[in-house]
Amino acid sequence: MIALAGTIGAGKTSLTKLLADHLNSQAFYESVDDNKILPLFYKDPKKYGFLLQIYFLNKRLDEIKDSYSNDLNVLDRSIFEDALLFKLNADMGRATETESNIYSSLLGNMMEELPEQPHQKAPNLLITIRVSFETMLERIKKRGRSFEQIANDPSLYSYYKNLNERYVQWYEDYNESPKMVIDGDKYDFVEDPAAAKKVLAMIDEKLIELNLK
Ligand SMILES: Nc1ncnc2c1ncn2[C@@H]1O[C@H](COP(=O)(O)OP(=O)(O)OP(=O)(O)O)[C@@H](O)[C@H]1O
Repeated sequence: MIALAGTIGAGKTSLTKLLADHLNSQAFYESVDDNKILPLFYKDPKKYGFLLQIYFLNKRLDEIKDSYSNDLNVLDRSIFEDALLFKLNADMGRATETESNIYSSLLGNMMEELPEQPHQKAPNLLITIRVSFETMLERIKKRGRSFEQIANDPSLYSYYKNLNERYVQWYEDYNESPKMVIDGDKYDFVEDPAAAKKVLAMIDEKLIELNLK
């Protein structure tokens, strides 16, 4: 399968739909609106940080298993990014050392590849959408989910800034599968059909190089 990656508001959900339609494959989304824990987490991250991560791990593994059947199915977020978000939260004191250790061990256990399994769990390709901090803030504001708004909670500014910065190193270090970056500032694939065409062509080229298309 193909997994999308990128910071909050990068455009993962939109590109997932665009790409799955283009490839005639299935899109797998994690619904934010149905997530009962997320608003609780934003209100009290220390209390709900660990629970939220366990919730996400569980959901992502479900998605991975459901999307197995086709190498071109598209997931709107990779499981490996959750570890980045959890690490950021742990570094901010929102998880204990024991919670961090249990999380890492659980993730390793869940993602361990077994010789007799029908398909690898790691994606065939990871596509990261990179956007500047300014774009990230604009998109979060434009989308308007109340619990994500800096206007309601000014401490989110540094959380978002830190997260956006960490994505750069995260992508450099990522080695679970082939990978590519899309410049989300340069190519506004949501508003501009020409940019969308260009992005799909770049992805097609990569898929052909990997013998997936
Ligand atoms: N592992 C995680 N830990 C903490 N918060 C998370 C985690 N995964 C997602 N979130 C939160 O869930 C919400 C949705 O995040 P996500 O980036 O997946 O979707 P999105 O913002 O709709 O992105 P896009 O615009 O790229 O589709 C955000 O508020 C984000 O902070």
